[in-house]
Amino acid sequence: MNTVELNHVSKELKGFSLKDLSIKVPQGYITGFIGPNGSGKSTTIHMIMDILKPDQGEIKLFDSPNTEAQLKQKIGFVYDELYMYENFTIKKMKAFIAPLYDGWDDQLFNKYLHEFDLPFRKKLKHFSKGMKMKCSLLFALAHNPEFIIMDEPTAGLDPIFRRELIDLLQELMVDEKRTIFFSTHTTTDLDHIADYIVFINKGEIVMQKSMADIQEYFHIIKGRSDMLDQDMRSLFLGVRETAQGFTALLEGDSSLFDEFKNDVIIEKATLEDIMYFKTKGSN
Ligand SMILES: Nc1ncnc2c1ncn2[C@@H]1O[C@H](COP(=O)(O)OP(=O)(O)OP(=O)(O)O)[C@@H](O)[C@H]1O
Repeated sequence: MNTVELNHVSKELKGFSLKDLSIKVPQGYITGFIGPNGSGKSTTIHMIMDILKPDQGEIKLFDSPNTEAQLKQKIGFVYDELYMYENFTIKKMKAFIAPLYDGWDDQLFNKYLHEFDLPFRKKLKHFSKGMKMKCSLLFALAHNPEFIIMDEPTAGLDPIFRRELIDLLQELMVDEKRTIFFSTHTTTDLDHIADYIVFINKGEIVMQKSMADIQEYFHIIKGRSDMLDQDMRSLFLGVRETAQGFTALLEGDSSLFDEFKNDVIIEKATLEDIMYFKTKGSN
């Protein structure tokens, strides 16, 4: 079962378009949504949340059209910016938001309020960027959502809280029905916790795979420039050459390079390597 499904979704904006996006976010797993600046991550998330309408295609949440208002009960949504009244305090916001959710859990709210070290009676306009992000998380999590969708949740967070957040997301997954989908620039956030990756560039899906497949099939090959003939070059998804030699991304079986094993270095590719070569270092 998929918690989210986008089928052939397109959207035309001024000077930018999302083209024929088909995305599946499987239930019970963490899916990371990656891509360079301006590739369309926020726009896609806004369409999933029905803040923006697609021009074409369909979007389903829990197997229903994403336009059904009742679905919001099951979703915790974290924006990259806090769309809340700057003059409100957390106390006032709680009075406003809690009654909207059947699953609101005061105990859970107080637990995260304490864990995130947030002031209950301070106006939001005096919050730092990281505090605003934590506040957004607090309200997203306090109604025990089945689906957590976040746009850049680690942006503006210090490395300590960032790590705590990643741990928290992992803890939330003990509920087997729960699904998490989040965008990030920081691919290291995903290395340990993501089960699936969706990679978007210039409004198009470039890759959609499980982390297990990515770890098994993507390699970085490093060698001397004189080895890099046309045949070898054609095997790579991207190549970067420097005075020291070449570094290239290979998708597929690295045993192809067994005959060169004394002359090349073969390493597992990181998500950052894949993103780099599939955008900048394209062959
Ligand atoms: N409402 C809008 N009207 C016109 N253009 C828009 C609108 N919203 C976004 N865009 C454009 O769509 C493109 C994709 O933006 P989007 O914010 O979705 O990318 P992103 O992948 O989330 O980027 P970042 O990682 O920098 O946050 C950008 O060129 C942006 O200027």
